[in-house]
Amino acid sequence: MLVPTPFAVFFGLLVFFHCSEFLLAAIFMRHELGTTSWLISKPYAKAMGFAVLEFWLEWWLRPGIKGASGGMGLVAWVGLALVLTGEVIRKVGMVTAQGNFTHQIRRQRDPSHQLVTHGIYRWIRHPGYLGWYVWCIGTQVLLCNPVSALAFAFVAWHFFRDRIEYEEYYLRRFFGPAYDEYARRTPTWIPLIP
Ligand SMILES: C[S@@+](CC[C@H](N)C(=O)[O-])C[C@H]1O[C@@H](n2cnc3c(N)ncnc32)[C@H](O)[C@@H]1O
Repeated sequence: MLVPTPFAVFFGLLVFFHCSEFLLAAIFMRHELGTTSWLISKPYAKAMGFAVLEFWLEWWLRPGIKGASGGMGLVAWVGLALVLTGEVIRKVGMVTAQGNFTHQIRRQRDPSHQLVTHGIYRWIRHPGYLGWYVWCIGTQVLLCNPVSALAFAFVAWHFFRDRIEYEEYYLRRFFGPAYDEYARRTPTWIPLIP
């Protein structure tokens, strides 16, 4: 029987994530479709490159820390659960917001842009960011990468904190008190970002 290794599972999920982002951009964000729709920026590619390097270095030097004899150990299963949870939260957010969800943050009000407060947005203010945050930490737990798991949690947290602040500045300009009221009653669920 073919036993899936954490690295093969990670690689498959990584390919799925980026292909599905491009596909949803092709459906809902045609006006901004391009190479950036794959969501592979230089810093992101470097972070993933570092994670892959960590995985193989530890595999070579200390295979014991990678868990059960090459297969999926308990930690890897927890990581897989996090990746799938994050993927579902993000993609449900994208499908709920449809054309209101853009990969590039809008800085000009588009007449068709509506404030989305229904579905998953009723419970989570930024499902796309919460989902991606959980997803990226999950990928490192899946690989049993202690250094990258901590680094991803720290760096991605700062990235999303700054991005949310910037994005909400424009959302408040576009939607005024309606956005204030929405933000007041709807948490992000990202630690320390109310
Ligand atoms: C990358 S999407 C992320 C959306 C949201 N922050 C999330 O995490 O699900 C960024 C775009 O979504 C728009 N956006 C964010 N929240 C929104 C909402 N509740 N209703 C409508 N548009 C929203 C912003 O104006 C921005 O152009």
